[in-house]
Amino acid sequence: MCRCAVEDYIQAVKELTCELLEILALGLSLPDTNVISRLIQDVDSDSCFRVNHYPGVKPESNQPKPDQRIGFGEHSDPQIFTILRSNDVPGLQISTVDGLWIPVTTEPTDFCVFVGDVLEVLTNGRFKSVRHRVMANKSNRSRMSMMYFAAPSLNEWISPIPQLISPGNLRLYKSFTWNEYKKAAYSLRLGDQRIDHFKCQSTL
Ligand SMILES: O=C(O)CCC(=O)C(=O)O
Ligand SMILES: [Fe+2]
Repeated sequence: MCRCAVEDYIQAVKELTCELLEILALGLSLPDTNVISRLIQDVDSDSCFRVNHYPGVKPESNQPKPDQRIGFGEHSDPQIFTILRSNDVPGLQISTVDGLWIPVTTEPTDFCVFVGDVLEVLTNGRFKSVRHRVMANKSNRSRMSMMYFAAPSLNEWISPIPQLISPGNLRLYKSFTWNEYKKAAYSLRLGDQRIDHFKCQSTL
């Protein structure tokens, strides 16, 4: 992939993210539909792009059975939104609230969208960040995935959007900067419920 193609992809996926976030704000009846997308359009946005490679498993390999091998451990993405694309090699799974793992089958033309922890906080829990993991693939083909993680700027304050707080929907999360959340997230284990550390005392 040449640098230019990557830059074009990031720009296109950033625009897609902003459009989705504006539709989401509309769906929540927020008076300002750019209230979330603005965080990503910020010139200092901490959004990033990553490519993952999970090597195929050789049939004669004496490694644990692919079914039991974790390629990327269970976690939720700390950012606002993740836009993922991968080749057609399976492995990605998402967890239901009951802890059941559901395989996500992706085609190279599909976009998979994950709600991240910051979006859960901004929407005061109306949208839940999704726990996901990648199992080692069962074929001898490699899995390739690419993720765009949409994030605010490091010094942006994150707190539940006031219109989403009411006597019937009490405030669930404290205010923090994205930098504070990132530091906390990376000091905890990948699988920890990192968002729980930012819940208001009254909701614990
Ligand atoms: O590689 C994948 O399919 C998902 C990776 C992932 O969840 C992540 O990088 O946060
Ligand atoms: Fe992830």
